Amino acid sequence: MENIIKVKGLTKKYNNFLALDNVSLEIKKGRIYGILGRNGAGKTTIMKSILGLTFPTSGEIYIKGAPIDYKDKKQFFTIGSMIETPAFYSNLSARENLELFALIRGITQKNAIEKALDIVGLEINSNKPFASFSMGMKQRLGIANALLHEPEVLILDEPTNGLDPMGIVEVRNILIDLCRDFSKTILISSHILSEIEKVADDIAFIEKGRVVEESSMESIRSRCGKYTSYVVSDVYNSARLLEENYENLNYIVIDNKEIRVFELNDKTNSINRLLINNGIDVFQITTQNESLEEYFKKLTGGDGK
Ligand SMILES: Nc1ncnc2c1ncn2[C@@H]1O[C@H](COP(=O)(O)OP(=O)(O)OP(=O)(O)O)[C@@H](O)[C@H]1O
Repeated sequence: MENIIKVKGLTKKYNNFLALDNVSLEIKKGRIYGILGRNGAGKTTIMKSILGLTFPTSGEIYIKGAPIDYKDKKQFFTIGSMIETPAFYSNLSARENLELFALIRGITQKNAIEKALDIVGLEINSNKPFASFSMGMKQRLGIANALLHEPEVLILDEPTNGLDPMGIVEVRNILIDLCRDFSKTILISSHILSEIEKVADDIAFIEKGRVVEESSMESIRSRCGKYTSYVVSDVYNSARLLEENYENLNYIVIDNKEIRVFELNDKTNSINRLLINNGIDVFQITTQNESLEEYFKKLTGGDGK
């Protein structure tokens, strides 16, 4: 599949602070790419680097196969963006705001404003001033503004930040429609896994400026394996017994009661017998599917927030 944006070995230092460390991403045409990471992980810095709003310390960025040239502003016509909360004139309506931005940006296509507002579901004839918009409407106007020049790619930084549940669903549906019906490629960021997983086709998980994992959601889901959970009287000795009796067994200790074993072949009976024969009480055995949250928690060894 064709890459529309490629980032290779991107590094960004602020004085001695390494905000991005050798980040590589491949954003494929016609798909939604989600950057997932905690606050401060480096998501905005990646987006700003692609947009020429900040300059990387080293690394390469390609837009439609051509190396990015920060002096050649035409390259950026390919992209529409919304970084941080969109700023609009509070006394103007959605249409009036977009008319102003279209004028400033030299956009002359006749129905550009109508089309953009229609896509995001805002009334073209409404006189409602921006000041009285809900957060969701503000965010949707921001997306419409990014769409005005009909870019192939949209870069949206935390587009669902601060929205109520209905607002989140609305933005999510707009993104899916843009991708499916208007063939846009979309790069979005979020610190909330459940939001990214519902829209993204591909995902990069960023932690402290590094890509911990880049993969398609399909592949991640298929890797979220089955596990068997053992609630036992002594996790420490249970773990020791597993180590001694099984080679390369994939397991984790959850807390002082539970061990999870990820297994391809069913070893439940033999593990149960091993534990009981060694004087360990097994209170409960259940087989479950690992959630995405658990999958990412394992990747970072952290609390998964
Ligand atoms: N202009 C700057 N000068 C110094 N440090 C910066 C600057 N911009 C960002 N940083 C630092 O770089 C790191 C990455 O910031 P970035 O904004 O890319 O993170 P983020 O993942 O987008 O998080 P958030 O969701 O909080 O914006 C943070 O530790 C931030 O404090």
